[in-house]
Amino acid sequence: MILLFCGLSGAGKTTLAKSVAAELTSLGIKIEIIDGDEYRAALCRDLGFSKEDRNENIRRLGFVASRFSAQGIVTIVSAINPYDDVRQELAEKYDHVSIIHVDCPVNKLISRDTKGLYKRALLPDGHPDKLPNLTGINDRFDVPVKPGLYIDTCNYTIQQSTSSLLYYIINNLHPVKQTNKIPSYS
Ligand SMILES: Nc1ncnc2c1ncn2[C@@H]1O[C@H](COP(=O)(O)OS(=O)(=O)O)[C@@H](OP(=O)(O)O)[C@H]1O
Ligand SMILES: Nc1ncnc2c1ncn2[C@@H]1O[C@H](COP(=O)(O)OP(=O)(O)O)[C@@H](O)[C@H]1O
Repeated sequence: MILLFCGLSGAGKTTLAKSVAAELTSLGIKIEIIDGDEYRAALCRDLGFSKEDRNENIRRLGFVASRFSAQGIVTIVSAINPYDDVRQELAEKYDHVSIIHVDCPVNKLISRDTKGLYKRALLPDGHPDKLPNLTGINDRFDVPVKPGLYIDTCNYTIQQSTSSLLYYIINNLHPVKQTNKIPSYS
């Protein structure tokens, strides 16, 4: 199963991916997190934040996710994933894809601003430190119309958000397809 997170920077994607991973691991369920920030530092170093580059980023993460998922590993793609077209593309291309909207109003994110990105995006035009293309400020985010799960991280605690995600995963687990029979030597 592939959980395709989408949500603005600071909405809680990484926090929830890690907390649900800890819960699943304690239940003996295998989980892999494919984190946008980490993969941008490794597999996707050539990509920026244009629409084309973001979609290419998501396609690469989706491909890697499909390999883990095919082995029966619950796989979270934790990225902003702002565009509906590429989300739908992956949902059609791979089995058992769920879109999970991790949501928080932008005003709250501006006050959280854990990485200082919002402050930089809100600088006046022409300022040398201004960050262009920050999703939710000066770049588009397509709100998913019918996500598999909606998580409101503004009005619910980390524990409550983790529980709703855990419940969703457990209720949607798929058994791994066995293509080869185990040989019998008796
Ligand atoms: N302009 C701009 N817009 C959005 N994000 C920016 C930008 N510049 C840098 N960052 C940092 O990159 C992280 C987002 O990478 P993603 O791979 O998740 O983005 S995307 O899905 O391809 O849109 C994002 O990580 P998160 O904060 O964890 O979401 C930021 O740390
Ligand atoms: N319900 C919640 N779920 C997730 N994070 C929350 C929640 N409430 C507050 N937070 C805080 O919001 C911040 C989210 O940061 P992070 O997980 O790095 O976001 P993202 O990966 O989406 O950029 C963290 O500081 C976290 O403690």
